[in-house]
Amino acid sequence: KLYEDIADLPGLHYDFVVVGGGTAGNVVANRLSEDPKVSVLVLEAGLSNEGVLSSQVPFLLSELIPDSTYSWNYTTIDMPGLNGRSIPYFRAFFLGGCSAHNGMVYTRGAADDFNRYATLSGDSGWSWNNILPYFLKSEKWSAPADQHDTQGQFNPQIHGTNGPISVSLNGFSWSTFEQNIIQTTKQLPNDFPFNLDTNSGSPLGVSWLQSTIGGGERSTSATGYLAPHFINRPNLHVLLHAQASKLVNVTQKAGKPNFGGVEFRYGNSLYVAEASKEIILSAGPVGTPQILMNSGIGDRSSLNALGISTVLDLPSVGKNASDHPSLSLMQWEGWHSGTRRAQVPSLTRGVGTHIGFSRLPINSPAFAAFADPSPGPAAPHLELTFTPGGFGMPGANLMTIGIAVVSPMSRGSVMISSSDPFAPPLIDPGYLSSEFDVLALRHGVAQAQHFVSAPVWNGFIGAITTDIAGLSEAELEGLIRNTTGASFHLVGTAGMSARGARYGVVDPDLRVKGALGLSVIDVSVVPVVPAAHTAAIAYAFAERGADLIKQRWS
Ligand SMILES: Cc1cc2nc3c(=O)[nH]c(=O)nc-3n(C[C@H](O)[C@H](O)[C@H](O)COP(=O)(O)OP(=O)(O)OC[C@H]3O[C@@H](n4cnc5c(N)ncnc54)[C@H](O)[C@@H]3O)c2cc1C
Repeated sequence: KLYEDIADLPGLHYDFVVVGGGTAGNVVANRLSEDPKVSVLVLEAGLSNEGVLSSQVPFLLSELIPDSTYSWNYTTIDMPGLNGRSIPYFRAFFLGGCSAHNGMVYTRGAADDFNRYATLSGDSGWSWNNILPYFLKSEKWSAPADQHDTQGQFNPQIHGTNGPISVSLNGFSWSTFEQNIIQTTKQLPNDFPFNLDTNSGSPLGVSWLQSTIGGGERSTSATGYLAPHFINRPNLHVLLHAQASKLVNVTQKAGKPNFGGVEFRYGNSLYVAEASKEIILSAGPVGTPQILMNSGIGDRSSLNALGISTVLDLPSVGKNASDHPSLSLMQWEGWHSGTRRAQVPSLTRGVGTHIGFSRLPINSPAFAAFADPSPGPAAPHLELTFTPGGFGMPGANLMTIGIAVVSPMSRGSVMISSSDPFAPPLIDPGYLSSEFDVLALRHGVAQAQHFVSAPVWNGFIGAITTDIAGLSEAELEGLIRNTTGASFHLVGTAGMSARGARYGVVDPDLRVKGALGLSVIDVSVVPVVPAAHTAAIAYAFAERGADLIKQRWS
């Protein structure tokens, strides 16, 4: 049951307490409460998702994301890699978490990403072959809203049909634009080959975009995993407006701290929710490390400096953050014929119709200075997204090729600045702190120009909106550093490593190293950012994480 008022909550003692009703947290709550003998409480700091039209209607995305009502309203620290700029860093503040306000792009990443996770964690359960069933378990492949013929636009064999999260191809047609993209894969097949399905584990090439949309509506962890028949389970309680501050009720068991309670703020009062079996932190890559550090779990010297006594010395908490730097610089004036524009419904949400992934060439200057950060030869360095409009600006008379480095070398962090558990954390995605990522973006700029050099674009697009042709190398680098923005795909701040490793925050079973009664299940455990937008991986990791919890308590 969903509770808005704590006075209605029947009690504060549960088997499991999940902190954060976001993308991953609701999966965990759903799967654990499948057993009617088990009681589960979800503490969500934010608001209800009920009736939030801008979240339900995909087209309203550009209104939703900047809406301060549904956001934690964070900004990053000043980042040297972005010439000292601080930028907004969106995190959702309502049930469903970022799945309820993200760009809905559905991508899983490269098989090599997951095989690297298996190697780093020493657990083959995280390999591509073993994690794929969890992607399928969370997914319900759905017909697009316009019911168009989707043959040749995806591979039905690699999609789930019974999961809570709807995934579909675009439900609107930008027919001429779409034909041009596909025609480019024919005119420049070596550089931009067509890939039937970007989610096969082999994402290289240009594919039709898939989104977490069903029947024209956004599908989220709240609409899917907390659908009425789940949220009405008597053993599942979800409390809104409940912001966790820290872990309490710490006892010693077998020489290890055992965590038994979560302190949270509701209104102006503090409460404690008790978990007899486990606490699961699912507060996302910003919230989770913050709660850990508030609780004295982190780097001893940093905690000491803030006057927080150390319960567990885990120096990796909040460190090793990785994210995709993103550039929306490459825009061209729209096509000349006004009649063509009038033919197509202006229903794109400004995210695009196709997605492409590519590698840097072997002779790239990036490899002269840096070892290849990608997880393997079939994994991309760059993502290109193709949008008939401005990125995030539906209806604009532009064409945009968005560029992101999906195998970044830069690393950042999420740290606390105060012993006040409610003070905003210091978010540093570390964008462009490594020159590798600048070199990769430069190559992306060249690739975008090459894409529109295919003959099919002749007469279709006009001038580029930012004339980069006359820029020196230094000027282009300056422009990149001045315009790069966030993808919001932060991971790694409570990273998974092998059992016994001297770094990392959680073991391969997602339990916090050296602790009892405490797990982390959200994207903060993903050790390195995958070559993908990260919601699908949040679902898949949470599905397996829930299975691991069930196994140890069965
Ligand atoms: C603007 C934006 C666009 C994006 N676009 C895409 C996209 O198109 N495709 C894609 O795949 N990915 C996208 N992502 C990334 C993706 O959505 C996230 O990586 C993923 O949803 C994170 O899941 P999570 O469960 O780790 O965290 P979240 O979904 O953020 O869940 C964390 C939850 O915990 C709650 N919480 C935090 N702190 C506390 C606390 N102290 N107490 C109680 N509750 C707390 C939060 O309110 C939130 O509900 C985007 C992200 C953003 C922000």
